[in-house]
Formats: sequence, structure tokens, C-alpha cells
Amino acid sequence: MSKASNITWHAATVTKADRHSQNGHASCVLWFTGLSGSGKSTIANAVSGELYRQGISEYVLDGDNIRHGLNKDLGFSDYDRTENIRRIGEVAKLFVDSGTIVTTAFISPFRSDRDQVRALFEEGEFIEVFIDCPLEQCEARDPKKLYEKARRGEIKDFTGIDSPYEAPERPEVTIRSDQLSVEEAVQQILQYLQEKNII
Ligand SMILES: Nc1ncnc2c1ncn2[C@@H]1O[C@H](COP(=O)(O)OS(=O)(=O)O)[C@@H](OP(=O)(O)O)[C@H]1O
Ligand SMILES: Nc1ncnc2c1ncn2[C@@H]1O[C@H](COP(=O)(O)OP(=O)(O)O)[C@@H](O)[C@H]1O
Repeated sequence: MSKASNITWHAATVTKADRHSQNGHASCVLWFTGLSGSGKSTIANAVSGELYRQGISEYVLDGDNIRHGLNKDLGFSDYDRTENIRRIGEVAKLFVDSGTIVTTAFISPFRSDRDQVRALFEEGEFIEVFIDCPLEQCEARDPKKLYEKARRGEIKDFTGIDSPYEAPERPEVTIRSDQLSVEEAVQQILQYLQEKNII
């Protein structure tokens, strides 16, 4: 529900289809979801690097970075996580409208929040990429030592420890990051984009 009244939607002169034809590729959101330490940022940046190398218009929206700016008023309660994902979904939609392949790297632990974002997009534009890695492996990696802190009780509501993670039921792509190298993960995602004629 919008709070403002008397606002009118302006149709753009240059359309998404115009941008696709100028760019020579379509746009979409690669919506990564997975536990902290599963590899979302690492793989998202590797995908971005490869797309960039191929001259494709791309951008990464990363959890930690967005929480320093746009979403710095939000914490990790269920309510704040839902609002975090809602805003990122709207931002991602703008990127897709601009003709960009945008990769989002957020835990996005709640299925209903991800489904709400999916509903913002046209068929085929929202590509859910499950970065699937067992909790034990994420905890062994612990790149930011956050699991250690969560186990000591120094961080509350930590995903996988004392806050839930709802794995996707039918993701478009599943990456077993405990079994694949980063390069293999990138290839799997690029192959999907090629099969769907996005790039
Ligand atoms: N309580 C708690 N639970 C989970 N994660 C935490 C928490 N506190 C801080 N962090 C750090 O914040 C990153 C997750 O932010 P997200 O915006 O991706 O989270 S969410 O989608 O709103 O659940 C997450 O980054 P990643 O490790 O890249 O996933 C953590 O570094
Ligand atoms: N196959 C892999 N894919 C992704 N990351 C991996 C892989 N193998 C080891 N790692 C390491 O795991 C860690 C994942 O951290 P990060 O990308 O920040 O995850 P997230 O963004 O999901 O929290 C990094 O230190 C990365 O080098």
C-alpha cells in the first residue's frame, strides 16, 4: 500500500526492450540466496567479472554494502530482514529495467520474501540461485568469524544458529559450493543464461 496519493506513473520514452536491443543482450536478476559464508559474494563477484569481460552490462548488489547505505536503518529482526529484501527487490527491478544483469547477494532467508520479489518481475526475469552449502562447511569457512561470535552468544538472531534459513524449493539454479570450484560455479550460471538466451 502506498502512503502517498496524487502520484502518477510516467511511461518512459526509452523502453527496456530498446535497451536490450542496444546492449545486444536481455536483462534479469540473478537472485543469490544462501547461508552466511556459503559463497554468495565470492561467486557473485566472479560472475560479474566474467560478464564484464564479455562486454555485458552487469552490477552486483551485495548484502554488507547495501547495509552500509540504503538499508543502514535496518537490523536483523525478521521484520527488518523482510524490509531489507523488499527494498533490494525494488532496486533490482530498476536495474533490470535499465537493461542490466543484476546479481544480488543477500541471505534472504525467508521464502515468502523471495517469492514477493519474484512477483515484481516478468516471467523468466527472476532467476533464483541457491548457493547451497552445509552449515558445517559455512561454519568451518567462517570468513568473517561471525559464526564464532554467534556460538559465543555475542551475535543474536544469526542465520542458521538462532534465526531460520528457508531453502528454496524450486530454484532455477542450485550451486553446491562445497563441491564446485568458484570457476565451475560461474560456468554453471553462465550456461543457464546462455540456454535461456539472456546472453
Ligand atoms: N544476525 C545476523 N544474521 C546473519 N548475518 C548477519 C547477522 N549479523 C551480521 N550479519 C552480516 O550481515 C550479512 C547478511 O546481510 P543480508 O542483508 O544478506 O541479510 S538478510 O538477507 O537480510 O537476512 C552477512 O553477510 P554474508 O556473510 O555475506 O551473508 C553477515 O556478514
Ligand atoms: N567453491 C566455493 N565457492 C564460493 N566460496 C568458496 C568456495 N570455496 C571456498 N570458498 C570460500 O568461502 C568463503 C565464502 O565467503 P563469502 O563469499 O563472503 O560468502 P557469503 O557472501 O555467502 O557470506 C570465501 O572465503 C571463499 O573464498
